[in-house]
Amino acid sequence: MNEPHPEIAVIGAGSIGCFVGGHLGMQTRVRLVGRERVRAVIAEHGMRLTDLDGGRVERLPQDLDYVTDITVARTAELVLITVKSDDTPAVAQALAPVLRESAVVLSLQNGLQNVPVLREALPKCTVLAGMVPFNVLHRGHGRLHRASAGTLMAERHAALAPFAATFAACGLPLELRDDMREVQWAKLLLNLNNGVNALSDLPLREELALRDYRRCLALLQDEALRALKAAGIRPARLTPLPARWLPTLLRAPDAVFGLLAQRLLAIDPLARSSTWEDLAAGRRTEIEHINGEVVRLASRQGMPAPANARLLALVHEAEQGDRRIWRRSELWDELRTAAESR
Ligand SMILES: NC(=O)C1=CN([C@@H]2O[C@H](COP(=O)(O)OP(=O)(O)OC[C@H]3O[C@@H](n4cnc5c(N)ncnc54)[C@H](OP(=O)(O)O)[C@@H]3O)[C@@H](O)[C@H]2O)C=CC1
Ligand SMILES: CC(C)(CO)C(=O)C(=O)O
Repeated sequence: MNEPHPEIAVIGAGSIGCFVGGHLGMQTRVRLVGRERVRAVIAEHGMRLTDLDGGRVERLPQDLDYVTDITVARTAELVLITVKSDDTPAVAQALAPVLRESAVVLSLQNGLQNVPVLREALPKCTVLAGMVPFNVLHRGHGRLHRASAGTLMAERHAALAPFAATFAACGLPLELRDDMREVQWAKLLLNLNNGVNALSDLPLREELALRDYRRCLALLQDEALRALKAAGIRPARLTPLPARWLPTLLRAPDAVFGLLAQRLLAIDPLARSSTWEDLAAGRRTEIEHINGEVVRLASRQGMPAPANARLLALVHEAEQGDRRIWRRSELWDELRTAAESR
């Protein structure tokens, strides 16, 4: 067993990194590594971590260790990776000369390529996949709000055992899984809503309450589910209904969906997808790691995924400055036309 208070480093402390690291820091030493602009906010305001179940944790600036220098990770026993997926290669390269061989590296990112990229750059460390099911809303001034529910998941591995108690003690228990690839695909199926949400320019709850947007998501999921089936991948069950039934639920009329999908709709009224947040901040999104992953999987199976390809193109246009708002019927017509023209 490791000592009872393992040192943890969080690399890329933004919304997820500050929320998870801010909680873990109540139990053990946590070094948050990120950008100067975030460091300055935390140094001024500390952190207020809240959640939709009424939880509230206040962290004072002097109790937080936020730095911009990644080499502080050299003493960490557990390293959480919370950068956006496009930043993983750079972070992996920067960590390679820094980390101890015994370090456990846990990716808390969306997408499927982060763990392979980290494993290649850090062959001596134990690199494991994790999954964050909930949304974290960044409200400014160090305020981070868990805006939906769910339990953190991580790949079952003996090397994680010494850290499990720390996660549990701060109210973020890890559900250990033997099927992380299937979990990641199931999460990706849900993340297919990220681009729809970003283009709608609506909070998640309002967007998901509108059938035409849900039809868009159902179409994107249909293509992904077909490709997954052809590839022999069975997505894990993360929702009350199995993933393969979600498109049918999504296509239900608004009133029926509202009744049947209460758990899915248990989201803070202000929450939006991380893709929306990226576009709003003028950043590149992770869309290549979401819909792009579906397009590539389908293509490997010799299948088309035209609605995903179209959505991908629309989000790329938005990244390049074309921030038009896609009303529900417009987006539905656009994706349906793309799907029918193949
Ligand atoms: N936000 C959410 O609700 C959810 C997010 N996720 C996933 O979690 C991951 C993290 O997302 P999120 O927390 O929203 O992302 P954020 O953009 O809020 O945080 C990532 C931070 O890492 C910083 N960063 C990038 N490169 C480096 C580097 N080399 N060194 C130090 N810091 C760096 C970024 O700075 P800069 O912006 O300057 O690049 C940013 O501040 C993503 O994969 C996302 O899909 C999963 C579930 C929910
Ligand atoms: C939690 C969820 C699904 C919220 O949209 C997400 O993963 C994201 O925003 O990237």
